[in-house]
Amino acid sequence: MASNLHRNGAQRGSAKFDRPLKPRPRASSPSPGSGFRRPNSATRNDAVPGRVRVAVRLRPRNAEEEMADADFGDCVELQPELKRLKLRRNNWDSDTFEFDEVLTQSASQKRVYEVVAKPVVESVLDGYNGTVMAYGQTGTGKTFTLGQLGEGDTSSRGIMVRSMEDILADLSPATDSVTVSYLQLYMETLQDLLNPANDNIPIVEDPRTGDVSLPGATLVDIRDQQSFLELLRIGEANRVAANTKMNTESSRSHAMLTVHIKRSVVESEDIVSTSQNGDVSHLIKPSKPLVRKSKLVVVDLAGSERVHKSGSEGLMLEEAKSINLSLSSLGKCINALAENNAHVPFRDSKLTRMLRDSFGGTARTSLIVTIGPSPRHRGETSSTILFGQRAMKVENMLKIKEEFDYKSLSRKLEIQLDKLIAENERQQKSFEDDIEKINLEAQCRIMEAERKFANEFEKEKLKCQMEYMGIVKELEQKLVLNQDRHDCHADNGEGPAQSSADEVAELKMLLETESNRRKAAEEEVARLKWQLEKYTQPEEGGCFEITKLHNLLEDEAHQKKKLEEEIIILRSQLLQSNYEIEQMRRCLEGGSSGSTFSATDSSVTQVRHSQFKDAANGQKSPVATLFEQVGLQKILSLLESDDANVRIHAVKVVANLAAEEANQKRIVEAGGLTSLLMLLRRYEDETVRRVAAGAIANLAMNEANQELIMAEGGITLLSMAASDAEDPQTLRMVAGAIANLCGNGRYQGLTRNCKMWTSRCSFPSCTRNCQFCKMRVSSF
Ligand SMILES: Nc1ncnc2c1ncn2[C@@H]1O[C@H](COP(=O)(O)OP(=O)(O)OP(=O)(O)O)[C@@H](O)[C@H]1O
Repeated sequence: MASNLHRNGAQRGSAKFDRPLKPRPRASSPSPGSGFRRPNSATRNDAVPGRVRVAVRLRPRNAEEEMADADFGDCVELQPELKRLKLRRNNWDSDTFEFDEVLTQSASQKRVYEVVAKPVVESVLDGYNGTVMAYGQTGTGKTFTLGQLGEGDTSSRGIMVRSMEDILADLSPATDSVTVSYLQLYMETLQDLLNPANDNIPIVEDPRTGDVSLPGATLVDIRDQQSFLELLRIGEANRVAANTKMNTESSRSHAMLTVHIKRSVVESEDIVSTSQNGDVSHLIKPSKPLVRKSKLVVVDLAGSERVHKSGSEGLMLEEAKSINLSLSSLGKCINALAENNAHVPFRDSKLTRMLRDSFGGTARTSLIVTIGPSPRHRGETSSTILFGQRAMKVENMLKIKEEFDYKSLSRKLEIQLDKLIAENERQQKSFEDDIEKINLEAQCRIMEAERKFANEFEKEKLKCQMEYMGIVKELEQKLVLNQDRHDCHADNGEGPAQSSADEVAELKMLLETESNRRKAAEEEVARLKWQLEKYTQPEEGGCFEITKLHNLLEDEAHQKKKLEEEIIILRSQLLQSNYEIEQMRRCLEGGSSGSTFSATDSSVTQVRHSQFKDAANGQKSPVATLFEQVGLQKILSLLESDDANVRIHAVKVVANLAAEEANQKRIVEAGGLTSLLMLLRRYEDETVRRVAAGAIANLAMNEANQELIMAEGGITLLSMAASDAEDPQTLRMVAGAIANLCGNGRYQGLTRNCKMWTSRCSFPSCTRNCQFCKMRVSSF
């Protein structure tokens, strides 16, 4: 909490009511933040003395006095311009008293408010506590001065109503608040005038600050003057009053109206200068929200009375005693304070406990003492005047109470947070919109790419299919034609040499064309792949589409593989037919010098004469061409194809290649021998086993290969193939392989013991009496 102070101004005993040193902001332009000034921060923690200001007000003679005192003059003579009051002792002598303000019987309610209460109200609006209190004999006009509502006549409005008017005009409803409580102290009981059932309100004093609070009192928010007037009416109705000889409407209680004010204050921005290496820079410290809490207490004391004059008895007597007792306590405290006594008996009564802050505390206090003119009450008037005189000696220490406004700060931060959240949401929305836009664009591009790709792909596929179908058809026709020619030549005993050569040349051309087309197709696929990558690269969101395209590509590759396999089959068929034509041609020429083990060989011999022989004449054989165009590795890989048809053709091609000595080393190095043995071991198809055995037989002519065959269990596999064989041709091939192995003396013992000879061979010269062998194997 920060305290602030405001110099009250006037000197002790000054005849003038002091006013705030600084001008107040105009009520017409209240500004909670900026219009509310704060004193220099250098004096913030100090308090300044502020003497209790006292004004005296004389009531005009009432009807009773007009009659009773008709022959007498007033007991007081006022000199308002000198702020003096003369109290007559007798006709020739008087005592003179000075007050801060002297208000004659003709002083208007407005003037009374402006000189007595307005300075206090302004101080309260500046953040100080303030008290306006009326003290005087019963019936002298305390309630008239403070509590007149002025309903019939607005000029008669008392201090309470006028104070609230000024307060409401000065505050900002948006940031400031006004709450009111209204209590009465009746016979030492503190009762809520706004809720009379609440009649045991405790008085709590803060031992540290001396602040007095009345927890439990009803606090009503005041938004406008009407609601305040309504509240005063309720309080008035609940206040205890009685008809006494002195006053038909005598208040029998002390009434206390407390107006609590909370104002938001924005501390001015401090400019801090810093110096680094002679460079001076100015930093502006951000303002921090503060709240000032102040209260205006308006106390309408019950009137002092001489019971023998007021004629009180019974309850009224008790009330009068209680009133006088509490007023006497107040007087004692005022005396003690006026004389600067160390002890002030505040605790003697509830009234003095409640007014602790107003006398000797931190409040700015203004006391109006009311007197009557009647010489019959001179004693009471004198007593009132002396009370006022002593009160003028009481010095208060005025302080502003400021607190850090956590509520306001939290409100500010909440508003800031709301703004940030809104901004963040706006940005998020715009970001999402952008993403959606990009996604849409990407999807359009992907769809376009897909469409293009599908079109291209479809076209290309159709083209390839047409081409391949054409080629296949062409080859089939060629085959049929060749077959017919072959049959025809065989029947006529004519040499088909020339026509076969033409056919071969034509087929070679077809093959080349086919190869070129395949290359072109591969290039097209590669181009499409590249295009697809290009389309899909910029968009990560197109994963699904990419996967789809990948799958299409894979399908395409698979198709291509199948087509390639088909080409190889066709080639091998072509090769086969060429070879047969060649064989036929040689037979017809009668110049055949022997044969070797080939896929279609019908004789078994160790003498190898290759169809590749044509190479010696500078002309490549179809097999050699195939070998070059397709590649050995590719051919060998087809041995493991899932398609049985492909496997058969592949093994035939390998067997034909193996018939040429020059290829044998390459076949073995490329793993061909192992693949052939694997075919013996794995495949149940007898044709495959037969052709594989033929190929092995050719490879077994080489000594190095013989060792390899033996090492890989070839002899066992061959014997197993022989034992499972149904077709004598298979046995012949196996026998040929074994015969070639037997050429190597190291393995003769092994081959002789093989199962084939002991159980199956029926060759006439076979000493082993084989059952199925129908041929002569020279090594036997
Ligand atoms: N300045 C004034 N001008 C005209 N009439 C006044 C003035 N002061 C008081 N009166 C009238 O005097 C009568 C008594 O006034 P009021 O009730 O205010 O006295 P009081 O001091 O409050 O008395 P109590 O202490 O018994 O409550 C009322 O009728 C009131 O209208």
